[in-house]
Amino acid sequence: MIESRFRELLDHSMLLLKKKWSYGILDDFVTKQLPNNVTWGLSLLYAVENNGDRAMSSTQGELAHALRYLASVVSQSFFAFGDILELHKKFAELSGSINRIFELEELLDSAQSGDSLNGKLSPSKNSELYSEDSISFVEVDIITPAQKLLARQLTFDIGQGKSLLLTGPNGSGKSSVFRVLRGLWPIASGRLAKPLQHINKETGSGCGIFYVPQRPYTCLGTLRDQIIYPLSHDEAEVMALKLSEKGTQSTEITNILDTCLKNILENVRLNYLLEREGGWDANSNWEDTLSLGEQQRLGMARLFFHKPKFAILDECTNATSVDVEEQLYRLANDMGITFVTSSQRPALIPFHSLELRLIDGEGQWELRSIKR
Ligand SMILES: Nc1ncnc2c1ncn2[C@@H]1O[C@H](COP(=O)(O)OP(=O)(O)OP(=O)(O)O)[C@@H](O)[C@H]1O
Repeated sequence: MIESRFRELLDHSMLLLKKKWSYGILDDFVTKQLPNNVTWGLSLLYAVENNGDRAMSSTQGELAHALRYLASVVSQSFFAFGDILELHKKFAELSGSINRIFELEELLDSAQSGDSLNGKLSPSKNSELYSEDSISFVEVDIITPAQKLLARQLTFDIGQGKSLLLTGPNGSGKSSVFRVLRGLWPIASGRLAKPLQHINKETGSGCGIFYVPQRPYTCLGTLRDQIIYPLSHDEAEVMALKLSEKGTQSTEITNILDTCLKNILENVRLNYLLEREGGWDANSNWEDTLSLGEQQRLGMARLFFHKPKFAILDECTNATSVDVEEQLYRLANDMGITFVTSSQRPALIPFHSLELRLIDGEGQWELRSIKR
């Protein structure tokens, strides 16, 4: 069975090679050899028809110029013809890419509608539950796609106001716990309950969980877009209007949004960006313009704008100085955001109520409470 399939594959590859070979010869002939021959042919025809009259009346330079002109016109025409021959290749490549985009769209649609794709991509429905005010893991095994067990029967419960610090050596599985929490990795066993992630665009109320990853990201767009992402400008304006205190006199909604964003930018100590970049509508390649620390502070600004109940902070401030980091955490605390932090910095311990330590990346873990 395997041998016959292998032979089929081999025959197909041979056929493909032969076709490529003959196509290469044809292509070479059309674009390289044929133009020369046609040029000479045309020159000869012209010379024969005019009995060499022009050769009598023109200088050698003029004749060479005319020949060069003819050669370039003919070869350009053949190149154009060669391009037409190439078109089918480009169409084939394009259709392959379009197919992939459609497949991706289908996968995204089914992931959004909660369908299980062969039971692999999304966790089973009874292993992931909704909980409004807490995140809880009940006997969840954290397993990599390569089937390595990182944490066995992980069990903890984070209520509002009880932030958790996740520690452990490099590669012990801290980010992997977040991947499971985020739904990127399926839950092999146990149960996970968490609030919904989505932002209520109509009421403008903040989301349940907001993730700030280890590697900061920027989006295409203005300085304003960097903070309101993933909301559009209009959605952010509605959200800012709802968040602003009642009785606000300002008639300009955009002003409310920009004032709110300016406060946030001051809090993360990035207010100088407004002046330096030329205002909220400044457009730039932010990934190149901003330093890593600035991008991380921008990530925190995004978090403060969305003001979620829970923030998942995966070493997302490790490029900022300790005093800035402490200020960011103090601020998150004051805003009533409960955070689950992965960090190696002892300075962050006082901001948390619980510590979950992944001991060896082989399944062992321990949970302890932190005295504040
Ligand atoms: N997609 C993947 N497929 C297979 N193994 C993976 C995958 N992603 C991570 N791992 C492995 O899982 C283990 C835990 O990785 P993880 O990123 O969770 O570690 P970490 O504790 O966050 O490390 P660090 O402190 O360096 O950020 C590592 O050994 C890593 O190589």
